[in-house]
Amino acid sequence: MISVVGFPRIGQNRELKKWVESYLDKKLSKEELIQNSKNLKKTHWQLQKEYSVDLIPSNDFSFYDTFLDHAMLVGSIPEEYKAVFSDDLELYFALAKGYQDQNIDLKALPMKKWFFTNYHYLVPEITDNTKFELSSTKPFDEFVEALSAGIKTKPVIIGALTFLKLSKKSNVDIYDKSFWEKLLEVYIQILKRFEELGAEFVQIDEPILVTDLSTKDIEFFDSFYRSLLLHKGKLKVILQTYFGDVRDCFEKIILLSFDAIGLDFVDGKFNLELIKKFGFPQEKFLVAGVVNGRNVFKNNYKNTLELLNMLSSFVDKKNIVISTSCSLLFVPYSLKFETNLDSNKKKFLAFAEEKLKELSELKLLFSQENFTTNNIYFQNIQLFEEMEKNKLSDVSTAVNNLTDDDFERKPCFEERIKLQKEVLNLPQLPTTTIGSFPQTQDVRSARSKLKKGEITFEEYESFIKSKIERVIKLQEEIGLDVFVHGEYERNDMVEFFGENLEGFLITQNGWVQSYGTRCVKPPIIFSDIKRKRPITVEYIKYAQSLTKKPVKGILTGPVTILNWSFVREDIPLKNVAFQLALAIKEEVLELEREGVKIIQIDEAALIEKLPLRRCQHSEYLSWAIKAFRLTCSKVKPQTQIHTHMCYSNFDELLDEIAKMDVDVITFEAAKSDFTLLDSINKSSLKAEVGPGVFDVHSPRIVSKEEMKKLILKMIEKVGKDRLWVNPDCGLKTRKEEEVLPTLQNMVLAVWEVRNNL
Ligand code: MET
Ligand SMILES: [Zn+2]
Repeated sequence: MISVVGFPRIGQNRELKKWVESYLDKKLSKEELIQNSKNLKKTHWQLQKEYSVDLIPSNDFSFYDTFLDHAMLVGSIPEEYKAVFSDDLELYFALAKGYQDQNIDLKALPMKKWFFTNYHYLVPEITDNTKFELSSTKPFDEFVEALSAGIKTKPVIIGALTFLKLSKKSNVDIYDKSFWEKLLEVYIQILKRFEELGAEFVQIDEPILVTDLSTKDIEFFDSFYRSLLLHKGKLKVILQTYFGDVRDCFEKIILLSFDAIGLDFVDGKFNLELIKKFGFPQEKFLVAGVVNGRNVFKNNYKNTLELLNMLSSFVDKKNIVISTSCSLLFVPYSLKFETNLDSNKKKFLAFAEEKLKELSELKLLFSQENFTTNNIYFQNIQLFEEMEKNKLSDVSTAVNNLTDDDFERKPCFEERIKLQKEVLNLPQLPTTTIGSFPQTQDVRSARSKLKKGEITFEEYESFIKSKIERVIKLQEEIGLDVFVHGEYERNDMVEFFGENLEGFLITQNGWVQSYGTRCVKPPIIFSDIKRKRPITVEYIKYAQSLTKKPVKGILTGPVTILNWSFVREDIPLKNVAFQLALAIKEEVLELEREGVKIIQIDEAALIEKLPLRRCQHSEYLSWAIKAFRLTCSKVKPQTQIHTHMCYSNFDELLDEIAKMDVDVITFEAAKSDFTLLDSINKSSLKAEVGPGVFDVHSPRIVSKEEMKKLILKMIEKVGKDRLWVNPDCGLKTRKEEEVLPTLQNMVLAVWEVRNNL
């Protein structure tokens, strides 16, 4: 059999994004949105059927986020939201994006990164008031939809442990049986309903099992599922894990009466060892995740068939299900739109649709005794031989010649910050933004005209300059202290650098969902990386020429470029990171030579890719932090180095972040109850800090009073001398009418606070 853990839902041309956005702008009715989405889902199911996928997922679709869908399903939604909306979809989007009218002001749920991916999920809150009850019909409706299209799907739901652990909890002990019994009831009802509807398989996703588990977690898992599985009736229940290995609980989970266990053999190489050591129950299916759901390179059939054959000495061959390693949500839809990619490079790639083909080819080969004589197999072998021949120069000479001194910034922070204060002469609580300003329609249309050749590069440049002039003026009017140039030249903070550095492939339509309706188009790192020319210098210089206030030079850091690109699997990440770092370093030094006094090197994704298991942290951090340090170790002490980080759990990592040795760090914090500020106090971090005072992902206009309160609280926690005031991330996804008033309120709030210092 073949299984797909999940399929991209945004549509091959990001149709869903456009529909949801028009619905939110009141340009598309609820009925139209629902009907369009039904058609889209059907297309995706049918496509999978064409490639003879046996276990086709449903309920992997979502208007915004499947974690929020699940919170709605089990009824874990705050009462104050429920009270306001009679319409479920309005309630749903209020939770996703916040809601404001004359009388009501509701915040959006906070967002966090989904494990080590760049997908963000919405974080529900579970309190002692949460009453779990079956509260939506979405998964059942989707199952019936597919059924009426002639496809019996495998519904996917998020498992209880993953749901509870990734939600925010207040005043509850999730391990207390009297607390979770209610949730168990809901899961029982869900299974019953699927059985009634005639489902054969149900997939329960428990990716949390690949993280470090406590005894309590394992005990909870064991008793919860022991009880739940008593009610599975005729259903076959798949326990699906992904993103790593299940070393902490393998022995336990194989004893439970799941009918199938899904293991990731791409990110969880150790799963094979677990099977070798403990065996695998004869009566169960093994859903073998062998086709990488997180990268765009072709599958190596030789390696995969070796693995499958190895597995077949522990598991009956007919019980081995060939599967994606995780949902295909993390790769673009199809290569068929990539008409501009060099065919010599394109042949090494596989997006979601091509991965469906790989699954069916692997199934065929696995069923044949003499697969090595099959032409499909032979061609794949040849391809990988060719890939091997044009391998990157494993460690390029420059990387090879690095010494300890290349990673060391001198003098120490205390001496640097003194010099910087003299040069910059900023007021207390300096105000700034993170870099990007709203990417208005005119910016997007100019970029698309440039792409189509309808305007010249000179015309495009002069348009960008006019946007810079305007944003400088806006910042003057608002009264900010440290300016930005607005990042109008960047389609995306990573893709832009990919386009301007040598070594990357840029796709036309390689969109991947990042959160809600937001998609990114990660570039593909294919060969050695070099800086061909200055990348940002002209824009920053121009912005600085228009004002006396300091303008920050803003660059994307090497680890973030690496983590938000697709990277070849045959060279160590560390080497690619150092190559990127050397390229960014050249840009940093050129900005400095041009008189830029503050340089911000964004590392939004440095923490995101932290390995899920603690025992692997130090290896990753050691090279990731070194790569960052390499970019700015040789700047003058007077040049102030900032970094920006967002949407991860930093609390326990501050001592590591301190090793980046920056002068100022801005990050997301307002939504996480300031635990981060307490952690900062306890950590060895010396840098000045700018915890975001408003959530840029919500269109909500934040009042001066609300921010003033926050700022006072922040001063209480970290003191007035090391505090910056700024939003929690870039403003590019917002509309000007949303952010300009909020920025104005932010500055006014700071002025009032300053007056009373
Ligand atoms: C996701 S972090 C974004 C940082 C970038 N400088 C911006 O303002 O958009
Ligand atoms: Zn950010």
